[in-house]
Amino acid sequence: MSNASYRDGIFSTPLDRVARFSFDERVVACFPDMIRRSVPGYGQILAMLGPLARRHLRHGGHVHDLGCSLGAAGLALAGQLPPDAFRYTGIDLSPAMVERASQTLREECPAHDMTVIEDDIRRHAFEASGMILLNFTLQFLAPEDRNSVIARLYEALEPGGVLILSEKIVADDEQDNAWLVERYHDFKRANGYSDLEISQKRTALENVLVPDTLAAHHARLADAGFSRSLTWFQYLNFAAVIAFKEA
Ligand SMILES: Nc1ncnc2c1ncn2[C@@H]1O[C@H](C[S@+](CC[C@H]([NH3+])C(=O)[O-])CC(=O)[O-])[C@@H](O)[C@H]1O
Ligand SMILES: O=C(O)C(=O)Cc1ccccc1
Repeated sequence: MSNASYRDGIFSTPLDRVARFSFDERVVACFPDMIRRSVPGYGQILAMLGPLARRHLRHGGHVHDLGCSLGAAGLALAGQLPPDAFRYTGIDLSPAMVERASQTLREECPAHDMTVIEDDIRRHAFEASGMILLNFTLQFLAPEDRNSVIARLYEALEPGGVLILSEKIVADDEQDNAWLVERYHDFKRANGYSDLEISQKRTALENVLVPDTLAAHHARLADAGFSRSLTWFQYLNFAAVIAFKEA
């Protein structure tokens, strides 16, 4: 497959029937543009992964990136840390994503130890890990699958390990939530999306991307055994959390 990247125009023309959003070839072809224009703070979150690994990952530790898409988190880490600092395994369910992520990481960071595997994180047998990334992936799992995945990640983490969880969130208060969603749509408009694109994408994501509250995330992490979790980043209705497994 070619490594070319295109501008996201998937929802730009009126569709008779808006299909459920899926990570197919068309999305893969414009994914870097889509995620940067659609996720407030995406670049800032990736830019912090190196510093977080420097602080919390032992030298040569194993990083798992679940729902790695095109491997952007792996690329960010490889750009910030030397090859002997870490080993990276990305896992994604979409064959189109995995094919392209493998090619990109092979070409862009040949000196680093980077692997990409096609698998379902609801079933994957995780190896021991020092740092697990769930960057905008848990939100795509059915709500009933989320507790068991987080519990298994806790088990896979070594003592002293960390989970970095980034998600679209919903506010507890209905009025606050409506305000955040309106400002999020302003953010998308400012990034060149039309009202039609915003509304058709919203339809496509219904029942596909189901956000939790920050309180629900922290409660789930505590239930799974994490001794501490805190929100270290929020931009509108998008947030990033770090959860610590006791050393
Ligand atoms: N059960 C599953 N198992 C494995 N992968 C899955 C599953 N369900 C969905 N995915 C994968 O999770 C990814 C979510 S995108 C992550 C961005 C990336 N982390 C980034 O830092 O650029 C987020 C977004 O597009 O908003 C897609 O590649 C899916 O194929
Ligand atoms: O675009 C949206 O409306 C989102 O909520 C974020 C997003 C980004 C990329 C794929 C799916 C959802």
